[in-house]
Amino acid sequence: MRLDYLTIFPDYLAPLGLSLPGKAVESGLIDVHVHDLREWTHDRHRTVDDTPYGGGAGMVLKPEPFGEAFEALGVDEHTTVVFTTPSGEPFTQRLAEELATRQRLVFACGRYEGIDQRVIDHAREVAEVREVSLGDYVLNGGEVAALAITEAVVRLLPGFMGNAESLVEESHTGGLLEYPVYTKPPVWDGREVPMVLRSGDHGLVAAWRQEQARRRTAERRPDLLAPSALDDGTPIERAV
Ligand SMILES: CC(C)N1CCN(Cc2ccc(Cn3ccc4ccc(-c5n[nH]c(N)c5C#N)cc43)cc2)CC1
Repeated sequence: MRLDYLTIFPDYLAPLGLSLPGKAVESGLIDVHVHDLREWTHDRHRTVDDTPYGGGAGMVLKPEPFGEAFEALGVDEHTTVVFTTPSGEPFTQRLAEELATRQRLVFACGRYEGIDQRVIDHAREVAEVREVSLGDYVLNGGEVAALAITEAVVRLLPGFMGNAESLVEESHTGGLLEYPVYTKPPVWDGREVPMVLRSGDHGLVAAWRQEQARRRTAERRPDLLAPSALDDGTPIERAV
């Protein structure tokens, strides 16, 4: 998978060379290219933004640099352009799984009040476009979201996670939150690891973990337990 990032703050994406994505780069599983949007400006001040038509606070990122960048990067029908934006569709594990099937992602990271709408409209004519939000809180730009989405996607690529078993286990959580995990020492801070986890009885361990996951989900995310959330789409036979 090739990943390109368009940003006016390329240093913000330096973490892409570290931890999980770094290993994927070294192994050749992903090919990462961070681009400074100012590369596609031509004035002395390397201008990327201007005041919003219709008035209002702040600045808007100009369309021309993005248009020239898409052209230079060969954005085409084989590319998925991800615009991170507060007004995007919520980023979910399901969307991560979908993006992990793509051969090429180009992240367009906005700043200020956002990117001129015509950039998105143009991109939709030449590539697949997803406008994605990390969540219902306000960031100052799209780079953090691009990093988070990248990590969630790259870890799903076949052959990436050192312990593929953990990916398989994750997919079997049945939509519940993760159970508590423990490691050595058996006692720390006067706190003992639950004996069931040291019993060697895999059946008991599995049951305990399922119960812990359900209890944690009920406490923190009751919405995940709501009937619609657990609905697999099977039509309910209604009494006539
Ligand atoms: C004046 C008044 C009526 N406006 C009303 C609407 N507000 C919306 C607004 C707010 C902040 C920003 C800053 N910003 C620039 C590019 C950019 C990309 C992603 C995100 C972002 N924030 N939160 C997420 N989950 C994101 C993601 N993914 C934020 C970004 C851009 C836009 C702006 C203020």
